[in-house]
Amino acid sequence: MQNVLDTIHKGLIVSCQALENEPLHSSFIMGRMAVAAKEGGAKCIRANSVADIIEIKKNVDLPVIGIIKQVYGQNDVYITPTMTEIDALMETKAEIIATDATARVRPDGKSLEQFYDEIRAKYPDVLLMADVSSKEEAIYADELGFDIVAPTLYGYTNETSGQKIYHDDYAVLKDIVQVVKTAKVIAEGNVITPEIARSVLDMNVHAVVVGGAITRPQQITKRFVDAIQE
Ligand SMILES: CC(=O)N[C@H](C=O)[C@@H](O)[C@H](O)[C@H](O)COP(=O)(O)O
Repeated sequence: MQNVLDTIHKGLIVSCQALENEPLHSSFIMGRMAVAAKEGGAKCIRANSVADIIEIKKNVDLPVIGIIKQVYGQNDVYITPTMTEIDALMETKAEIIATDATARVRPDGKSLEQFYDEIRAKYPDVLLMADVSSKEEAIYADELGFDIVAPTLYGYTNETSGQKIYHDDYAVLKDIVQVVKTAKVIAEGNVITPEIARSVLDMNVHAVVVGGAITRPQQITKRFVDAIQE
């Protein structure tokens, strides 16, 4: 268990994800993305869905942070929201499982503590990553016993909409690093340049996740187009 955390220490984790409405939506393509990430030196892959994780694991021997994005009705919690998704991810043998750990009400009405306890009771040894949106949520996830905390959802809740990790001289990340006592802090979300990745690693984080800036060519293209438009 400790080994995986050692393997990813100070390394680059590449998120290989494309939803149904995205141009690269395809498990085959995500598998090849993972190969490219490994060739480039990535230490771990973050991936969404059972099909993508299985395909990625066929292609690379890197550890995987598994999530299942599942929307239930009008509920805002969509990253591994219930035990149904946890059970499915356990079948894939993903080394780490990430879940929404914001203060928002989950689709099944459970509190984060109930959900956490249920996961630990059923799978005591799984490495759990808390995707949070604030310092307060990071403190709570750490106290509950999550192994990893990341500000993945900073900018994606009503309270933080539009915020990005590099705003205010990385205030949210620096705060989280300061208050989290036991869990490893990973930087995730809007790490869009190598310079930002370098900067966050220098802030005493355990590792850094980069997604769209490597694996979503539509985002990369738009950044170029925006830069050349008069
Ligand atoms: C908010 C949300 O749903 N984030 C998702 C979480 O897995 C992914 O869509 C992101 O790509 C990932 O967090 C990496 O971030 P970025 O692509 O910005 O480097």
